[in-house]
Amino acid sequence: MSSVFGKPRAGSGPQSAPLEVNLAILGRRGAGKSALTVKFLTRRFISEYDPNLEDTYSSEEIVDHQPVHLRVMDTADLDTPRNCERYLNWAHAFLVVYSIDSRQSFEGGGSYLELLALHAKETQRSYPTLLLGNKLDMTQYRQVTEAEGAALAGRFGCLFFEVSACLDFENVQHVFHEAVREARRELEKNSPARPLFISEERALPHQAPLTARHGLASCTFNTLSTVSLKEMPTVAQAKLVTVKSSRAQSKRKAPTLTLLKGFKIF
Ligand SMILES: Nc1nc2c(ncn2[C@@H]2O[C@H](COP(=O)(O)OP(=O)(O)OP(=O)(O)O)[C@@H](O)[C@H]2O)c(=O)[nH]1
Repeated sequence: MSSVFGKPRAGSGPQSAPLEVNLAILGRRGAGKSALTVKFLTRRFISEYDPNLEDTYSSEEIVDHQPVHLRVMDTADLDTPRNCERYLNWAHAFLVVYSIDSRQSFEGGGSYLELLALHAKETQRSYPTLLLGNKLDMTQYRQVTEAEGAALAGRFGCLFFEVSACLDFENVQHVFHEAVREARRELEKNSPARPLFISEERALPHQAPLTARHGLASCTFNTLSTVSLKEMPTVAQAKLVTVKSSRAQSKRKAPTLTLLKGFKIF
């Protein structure tokens, strides 16, 4: 059973909680979703895996000097997208992975991009998506050119990178952080720019100017009446939910490295 959290709020400002970003990794079986996820979380490459496992991992990251609480869902669909709501309704951004040595996996990546485009159309929102051509260390077996990858990404308006879970950690970290940046931009775009206030008309005796008391220098007020302000309650509070994934069995007992128990790490 996988435990994931409800879609959280975007944090901002130095004293607020870290920004929370949910990232789902999609792609056909064998593309390297788990290997990339584990490489990002542990800096190590896994060579053995259980293809039936799906889980969500948490990591505290610093991206551009900003703390981010990142949750990564390493999905495990069978051959085509299934029960997609579990990630479509949860993720702020998506990594679609294919393997450069498999045309089938590239076509699978295309199906996921189509699914995401449809979801964006239905919900009238945009979901930051990165297309990743994985297994760059296998260029001698390449079946998909870099230009084809870039063209597919261009068709769906997403960023494109070729990476390898076997090679440098920095390149893998870079694409995860790019996904966070994209998600952050989108969250900031959709979150209110300033706190919301309810105004109440009420007579108050002799008070200091509002701008001075509340630090709202940029707000203008009706000078004919006295206004008192109440901060609105937070619109959405993150809610803990438990999601059972389709063919997933959690290998997680504790939230740190034991969650990787199912993998052999070398
Ligand atoms: N050479 C090479 N092998 C890789 C790379 N990434 C993954 N692999 C191997 O490819 C196989 C599949 O990797 P996984 O990470 O399990 O792929 P997945 O997309 O999670 O597949 P499912 O769990 O079946 O959905 C494994 O044998 C990995 O060791 C890579 O960058 N280079």
